[in-house]
Amino acid sequence: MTTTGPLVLGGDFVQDAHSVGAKLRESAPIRHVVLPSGLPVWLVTGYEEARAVATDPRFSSQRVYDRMHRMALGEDAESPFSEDFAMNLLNLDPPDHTRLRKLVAKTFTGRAIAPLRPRIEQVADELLDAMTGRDSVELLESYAYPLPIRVITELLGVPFDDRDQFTAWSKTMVDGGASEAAGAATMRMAGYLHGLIAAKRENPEDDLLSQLVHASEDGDRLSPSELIAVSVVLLIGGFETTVNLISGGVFSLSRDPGQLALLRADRSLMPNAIEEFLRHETPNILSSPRYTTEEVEIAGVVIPAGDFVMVSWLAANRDPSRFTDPDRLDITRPMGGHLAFGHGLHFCLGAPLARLEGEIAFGRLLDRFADIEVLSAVDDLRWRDSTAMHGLESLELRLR
Ligand code: HEM
Repeated sequence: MTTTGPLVLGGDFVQDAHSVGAKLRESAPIRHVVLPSGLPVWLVTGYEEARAVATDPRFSSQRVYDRMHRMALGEDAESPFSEDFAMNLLNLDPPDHTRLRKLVAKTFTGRAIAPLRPRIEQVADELLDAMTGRDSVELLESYAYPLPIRVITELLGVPFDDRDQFTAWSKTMVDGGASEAAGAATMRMAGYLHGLIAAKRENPEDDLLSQLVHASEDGDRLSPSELIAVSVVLLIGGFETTVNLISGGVFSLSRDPGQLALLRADRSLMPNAIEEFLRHETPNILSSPRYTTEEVEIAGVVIPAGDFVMVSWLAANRDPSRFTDPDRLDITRPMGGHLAFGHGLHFCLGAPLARLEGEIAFGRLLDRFADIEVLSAVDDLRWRDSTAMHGLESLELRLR
């Protein structure tokens, strides 16, 4: 691999993410690449460089998705994307970001999330009941998807019966980049949320969407478009990644029986184990995009003004300059410092909820089954065809 000229990345960036990430990092912790979608970006794979980019205001998120769409579709093309998503937290810098984030942040503190524990345990148990006594179980469809979907829909107050619709739109939006199909999915999702929010305005219920609608009316703080933008990040952020935490963690444990036995023997290791699963099979390959507001020199690389920059959380989390023997799963590793929830201003708002769901999902799974065996051949496993997400498409298990 040379360090001159943009490197065109292929499908192995997704299917063999760790090897490709390590090769890129070894060649240069920041380098110019063309993503499999065709988007040219400066890709950050080194740990220190990732933290530096995530905290430096010269790397901006302000309206970054509009820029990306314009680049993909042409300056004069009419955008197929919903304008309602513009005030999405990952598309904003301060002061817009500060204002919107403050408004939703109080709902997602550890203290606000803790009372959800019994309900999440109940949902996990119901799903595990349905998985018990079967010859084989596909983990994604039986457990890893339905658990976080049920939690986030109940929390927000989205009718559970609508889940197939919005999960399909969400998948197209997350995997589809700047495509027409992704644009059309944003339109449908926005239309759906407009209807739902209008219903909550009429008949407020005991859920987060009703609270957000209320907040906007009392203090005149959230516009209808802002409400849509906030709801959509919570809805999508709330399940797409947690699915990957559950499936990635089961996959990591199943390949390391010693670590699985250790966790069974000492459940006090669970919070640490969750952090290690997040580091080891990081649920997001790439950050949301940023662009340089001026020419920036970083790690000996000069990035021109206006170029796109993305961080590979996945590669940074296996940087040997930060983590000893980074490819090894070690649930006793001193924790802290992984970048699976991002870093800086955009640090994941849902981290306390994701951690709670993870602890319950793994705790209940181990309580229920003494033996977890992967039936899928490792060479046949497919990762979701997305540069945003690092998640298995399916994982066939025998549980006893
Ligand atoms: C294991 C599960 C999760 C992972 C790995 C994860 C990961 C991330 C990452 C890496 C970012 C930063 C993106 C960037 O800087 O470009 C982020 C932001 C965000 N996440 Fe999560 N997330 C998870 C679960 C959740 C949940 C459950 C929710 C909500 C219910 C959520 C809501 C958000 C929101 C709203 C942001 C945007 C914050 C901002 O821009 O200020 N996430 N997440």
